[in-house]
Amino acid sequence: MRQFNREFFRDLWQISKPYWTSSEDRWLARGVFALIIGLNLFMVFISYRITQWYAVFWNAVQHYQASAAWQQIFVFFGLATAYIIAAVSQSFFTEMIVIRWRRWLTHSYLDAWLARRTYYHMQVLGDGTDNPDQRISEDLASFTSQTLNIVIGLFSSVVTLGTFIFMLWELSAMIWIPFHGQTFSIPGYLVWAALIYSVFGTIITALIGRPLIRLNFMQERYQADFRFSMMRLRENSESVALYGGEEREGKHFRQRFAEVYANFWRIIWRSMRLNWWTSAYGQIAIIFPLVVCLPAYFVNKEIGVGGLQQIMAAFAQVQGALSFIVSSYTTLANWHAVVDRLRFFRQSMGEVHEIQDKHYHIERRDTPRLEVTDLNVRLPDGRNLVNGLQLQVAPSEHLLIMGASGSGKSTLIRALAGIWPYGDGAVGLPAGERPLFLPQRPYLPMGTLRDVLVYPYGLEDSSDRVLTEALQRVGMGSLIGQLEETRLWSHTLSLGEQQRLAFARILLQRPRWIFLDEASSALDERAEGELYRLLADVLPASAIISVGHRSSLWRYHSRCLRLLGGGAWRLEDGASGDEAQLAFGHLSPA
Ligand SMILES: Nc1ncnc2c1ncn2[C@@H]1O[C@H](COP(=O)(O)OP(=O)(O)OP(=O)(O)O)[C@@H](O)[C@H]1O
Repeated sequence: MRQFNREFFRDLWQISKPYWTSSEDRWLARGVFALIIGLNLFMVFISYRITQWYAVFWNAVQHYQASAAWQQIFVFFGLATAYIIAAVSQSFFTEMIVIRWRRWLTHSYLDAWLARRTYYHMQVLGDGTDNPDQRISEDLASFTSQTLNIVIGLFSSVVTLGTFIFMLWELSAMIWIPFHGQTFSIPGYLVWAALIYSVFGTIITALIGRPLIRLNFMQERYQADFRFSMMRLRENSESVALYGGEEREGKHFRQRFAEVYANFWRIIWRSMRLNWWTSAYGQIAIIFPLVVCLPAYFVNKEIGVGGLQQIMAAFAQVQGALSFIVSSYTTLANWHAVVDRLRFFRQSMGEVHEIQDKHYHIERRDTPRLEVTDLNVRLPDGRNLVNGLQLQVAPSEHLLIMGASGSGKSTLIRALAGIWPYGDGAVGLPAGERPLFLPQRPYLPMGTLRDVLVYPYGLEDSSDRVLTEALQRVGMGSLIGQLEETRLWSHTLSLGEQQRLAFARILLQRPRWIFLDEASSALDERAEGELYRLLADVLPASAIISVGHRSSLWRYHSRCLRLLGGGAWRLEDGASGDEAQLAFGHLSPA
């Protein structure tokens, strides 16, 4: 695991820079940040005044000056009130920037993840990034709040240090160290003592706490993997239940959780060691300044209780500031882990884009019909699935793609859709038209049935009448009246019903180019036939390119592209003209 080195700060800057230098929020963010810094300076000033107050107050107490002591009590109220107002405001403004920065970063990461179908390619390419959802939902939240709090904390420490070192240096002049019956003074004695104490503490803490960086990183990953494995069960609950796979799933969950458990123990042990040290360090810090100046107190009677109190307060400020890293080591370790994960995520998205740039050689053209020229479709390992495909499909033509399982039919459809990166050649379609690609398992988004039907672009006319008619036509009349109902549709509807809904979408969106990848495979032949006839009936000018295994599909297509394996292919004329006529002959008029 890397340290807080140049590379880390470069990553940090790369993630932070856009918001602070080029976002629309930058001026507000900078203004509020300046305000936070101002409030911080004010708080350090008040702390300085309070430290001086100690001397005045305790000297008044020591010399039994009641009115002066009471007066100082009022002074303290004033100082404390000012400090509280500044501290609360500082915290409010910090939170304000944290949430605004997080909103901006979240939008920007979401855009990058969705752009150029990165989310899909990260999965297809077997990219190593674990749980992108967690990177966006949790890591960005931690990143913004930790970064601001650490930066502000660091600033505050430096200013406190600057202020109180000066005071402590002056106070050091009062310290006369008795030695063999004589006394002598060391310039800046108290400053050196605070410095040695803090540096020693910081080094020991760093040594003990360093492994926590990696352990925290791994913990996040194990937790996310554990959660994800259960999410998969939820999504595939029916299949698992039918297979009776509970035991296997249970074993898998336990394995995943065992990783969480084992790593957590490592964190506990390591944290315990760190806690031993930081607690001892914190306790000794209370007594250390006393030990350092008590001998002088008894020799130099001028110091007084007030002087001693002031020294202790100033020493505590200096030591606290110097020990910023000590007290926040765990935060720093977490922060490092968060920055690392975000860097990996950004890097992976970048790599996907690079692969896209390197491998996307399939040219997209604007042609009046579907024109495939010299298309080679490959696998990531270079194997050819389709070699030099030449194909033209006119609007209103119906083409069937067949071939043995694994011959590359779905991959060819992906290449035609422009989401498969490996290959070259050209694919032409009329520009400005939105072809519709339907997979075997249609995606039904979360939301109302209306949302499901108009997914993804919405419709010009999404009135109840239009949606109801489409439902009726695809044989889903039973859902009429549930348009505003929100359900997990993909869980409650059978695959065949889901496929019918997908056909309803086609009727509603009326695309001119329809690609169906085994989109009716869950329906019986009769229902499949009805839906194909419906499409031909309602959308006679649309081209249909289907992938399917059933020979019965032949009837609804005029040509067939057969993938023969190893890149070979053959174009066949469809069912005999008579048969096709027969199939379409009994369509009811539009
Ligand atoms: N992301 C991927 N990485 C590597 N190989 C892949 C990837 N996607 C698909 N393949 C391989 O490409 C080949 C063709 O897959 P494809 O899904 O296109 O076949 P298919 O003809 O549609 O099969 P089926 O009829 O079973 O649906 C298969 O051998 C498959 O394992």
